[in-house]
Amino acid sequence: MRTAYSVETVRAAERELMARLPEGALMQRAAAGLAAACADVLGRVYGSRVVLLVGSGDNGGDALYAGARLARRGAGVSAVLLAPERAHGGGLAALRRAGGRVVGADGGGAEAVVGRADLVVDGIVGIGGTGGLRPNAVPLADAVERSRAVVVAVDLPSGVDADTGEVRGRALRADLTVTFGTHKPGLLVDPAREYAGSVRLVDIGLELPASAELEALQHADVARMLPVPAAESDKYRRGVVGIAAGSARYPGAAVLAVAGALRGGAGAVRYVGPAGQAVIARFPETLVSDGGPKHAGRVQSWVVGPGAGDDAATVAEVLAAEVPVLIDADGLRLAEASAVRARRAPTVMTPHAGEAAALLGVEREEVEGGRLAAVRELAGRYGATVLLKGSTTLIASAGGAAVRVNPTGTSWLATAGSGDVLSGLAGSLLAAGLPAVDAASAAAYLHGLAGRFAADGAPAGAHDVAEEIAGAWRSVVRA
Ligand SMILES: NC(=O)C1=CN([C@@H]2O[C@H](COP(=O)(O)OP(=O)(O)OC[C@H]3O[C@@H](n4cnc5c(N)ncnc54)[C@H](OP(=O)(O)O)[C@@H]3O)[C@@H](O)[C@H]2O)[C@@H](O)CC1
Ligand SMILES: Nc1ncnc2c1ncn2[C@@H]1O[C@H](COP(=O)(O)OP(=O)(O)O)[C@@H](O)[C@H]1O
Ligand SMILES: [K+]
Repeated sequence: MRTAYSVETVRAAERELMARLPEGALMQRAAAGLAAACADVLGRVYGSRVVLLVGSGDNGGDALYAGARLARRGAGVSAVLLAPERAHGGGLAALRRAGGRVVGADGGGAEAVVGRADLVVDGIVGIGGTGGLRPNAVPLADAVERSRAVVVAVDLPSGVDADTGEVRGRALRADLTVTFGTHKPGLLVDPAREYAGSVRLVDIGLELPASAELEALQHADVARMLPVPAAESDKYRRGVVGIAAGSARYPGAAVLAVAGALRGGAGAVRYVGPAGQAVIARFPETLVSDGGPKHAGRVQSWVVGPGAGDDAATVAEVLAAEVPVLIDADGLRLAEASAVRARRAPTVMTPHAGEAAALLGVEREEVEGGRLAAVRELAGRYGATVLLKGSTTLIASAGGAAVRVNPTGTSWLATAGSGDVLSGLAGSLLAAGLPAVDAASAAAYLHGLAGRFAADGAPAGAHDVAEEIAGAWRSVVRA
């Protein structure tokens, strides 16, 4: 499991560690890791041209000490000071001793130096930051974007919010972010994540509490969650998932949700709704009935909503069932909030940003700009596990535990019907007995991998994604 911690927690751990170490030791650890990453990026340090963008705090200090190390190895290092009178004194002295030079931020000289750089080190601001880049950094950011230099961000790309992943204003785009002690939530959540490039974590010895702000599952975590039929299993003991989806207008949503459910570990899939013929034609193993959820026979979980049109009665009937329920798509619009909150069995809701915005009564942009706040708010309001889909998929539970962030997604999944496959898959894992948050996050993990396998660099349809779930499952359990 990878984890990310808030700035407040990082600061507390830093204070605790600093009290036990000689002054400046932590910054030296950070700078050593940063310099090593820069050297890797450069390949050949000697003779390279490195520009440090240095702000007013310790983030700039890290950049200056790392710059000094690179200068000692023969790089030509220039530091652009954005707040000259507040730049880190020790770092500046070290850089000067190593033969580095200082360039003023104003007057165009700095932009020219950036234009000739092989490597730009962004030490403008780190976890002490608020808001986007300040006006005096904007011309430099423009120069960085025009240049061919590789950009390495110190701790965080400057201008992004460490705790939320929000980007309010301009931020610097990095190819690599070298972060210290722990990932920060903003490095894992869009839109900030996109600014970070790849992320390298440097261990500086911070001791962090057990509960993190964010968790990202890895193969081994998912492998432990996935159900395996025991010797004594039969199709009922493995769990039966009911799919109440599709309509005369959207029969395909039912087919795709069933396609996901058949690959999710339940022993049987029941389908109720008007798309029975389409479902059975594609998947003859489905148990199809047309009498509504109550008359479908026993299930261990329900999925309701994909392509459901305006069938509010079916949604209400499913919500009254005392088994785990996953609500997706039209079901999210049709579900009575009070009926969701009144449920005693687990509920999973799987909105995309537009659906989440409608539930929260805000604009879609607000959800996309502040995903963490949105997913937490929805989970709290509905007393449900909420999986917010999109460029970063997040899973929050009502109790306020760590939010899970899915690391496997790919933008190739942005194709009609792939959400239906996900809801079937997650519902099937619920029927197999996984706790709601595990069912949702393991489903997102497998779905993301399946999307990657299905696309493999070229467009794929939702049915291709469903077909790759088995391959994704195998790759996870065999890793
Ligand atoms: N924690 C750790 O374990 C370790 C931390 N280390 C390093 O220290 C870094 C944190 O250093 P820090 O606390 O000095 O803050 P930092 O980010 O440099 O900001 C400084 C000042 O910038 C300003 N400012 C605010 N917003 C801004 C903006 N948008 N654009 C421009 N300026 C802005 C604001 O001052 P203001 O101008 O508002 O008075 C703020 O106080 C951390 O990220 C890591 O690199 C490692 O060395 C070792 C281990
Ligand atoms: N830009 C993106 N990057 C990664 N995944 C994405 C992106 N856009 C959409 N997805 C994923 O694709 C799926 C689309 O689901 P959804 O929006 O419900 O579409 P549909 O209703 O057509 O099935 C979700 O799993 C979502 O997380
Ligand atoms: K930075």
